[in-house]
Amino acid sequence: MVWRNTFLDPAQPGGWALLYNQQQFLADSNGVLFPRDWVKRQDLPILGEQGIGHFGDDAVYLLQLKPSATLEGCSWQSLRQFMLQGDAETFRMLAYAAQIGTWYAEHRYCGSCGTPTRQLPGERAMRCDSCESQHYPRISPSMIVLVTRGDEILLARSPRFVTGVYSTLAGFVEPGESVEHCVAREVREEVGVEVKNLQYIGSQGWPFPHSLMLGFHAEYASGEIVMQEDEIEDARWFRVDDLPPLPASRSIARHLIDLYVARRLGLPEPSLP
Ligand SMILES: NC(=O)C1=CN([C@@H]2O[C@H](COP(=O)(O)OP(=O)(O)OC[C@H]3O[C@@H](n4cnc5c(N)ncnc54)[C@H](O)[C@@H]3O)[C@@H](O)[C@H]2O)C=CC1
Ligand SMILES: [Mg+2]
Ligand SMILES: [Zn+2]
Repeated sequence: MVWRNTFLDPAQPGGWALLYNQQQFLADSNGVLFPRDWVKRQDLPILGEQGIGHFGDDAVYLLQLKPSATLEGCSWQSLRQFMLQGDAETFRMLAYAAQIGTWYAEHRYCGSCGTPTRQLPGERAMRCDSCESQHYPRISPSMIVLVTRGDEILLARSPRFVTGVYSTLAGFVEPGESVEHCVAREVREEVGVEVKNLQYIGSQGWPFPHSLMLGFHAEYASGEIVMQEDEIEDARWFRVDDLPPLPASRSIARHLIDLYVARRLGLPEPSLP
């Protein structure tokens, strides 16, 4: 089943409903999609509703619930769980839904004047009629880079990672800088190393909560590893044939590593997740 996001008018009846709050979806043994007209007859605290796209031929709507919402036989399941275990199209749908949900939850009032906003018909935007301003879903560009030195790659651990896992370096692009500048700055800040010969590999939308990852390979140029306090717990060079536990296979972090390893070892190249 293929997921395609589109703008659907929530005034239309029918379709499926996703029940969402704060990076979680209500699910039962059949999954996350519930008959929408049935859902509306339940006594659920609905904050808002968006028509977000089609899963196969079926219309899908996102119902934003209060955190207190419960439905018999259902439990809240995290988006991260679906990233780790769900099928690819379901994860794509939930990733989009979660970002629309986050944006809606954060723009119910105007950030300039505090007036309640309203959903614009026909467009994915929240409008403040008092300021005449519109607020679209927010995306945060971030770079992610694998630093390489021949048969070695530089991987690091954040204190937030699962025990033992090492990954590539990542960070948010700051206002006014280019992505290339961001790569050099973040690598310098996090591990004290200079890089050269950046190669853009590809991108990935990352819904935790709204990053767009721009992925690179970069060659080591100079410097010794100096770890950034608080952000980096450990950083070191690993040989491509002797790697630690790595991030989830659906992440671009993993792709950057797998791709480089495949190139060094002469194996078939993986495709972008
Ligand atoms: N898909 C993938 O393979 C991976 C994705 N990521 C994502 O990359 C992003 C950046 O990675 P980090 O190393 O955590 O970033 P980072 O190195 O810039 O540091 C994180 C810090 O940035 C600040 N921050 C939070 N949200 C921000 C925003 N929207 N704009 C600017 N600063 C913000 C906070 O102080 C936070 O503690 C995150 O969204 C993370 O989930 C990170 C690694 C792998
Ligand atoms: Mg970082
Ligand atoms: Zn306003």
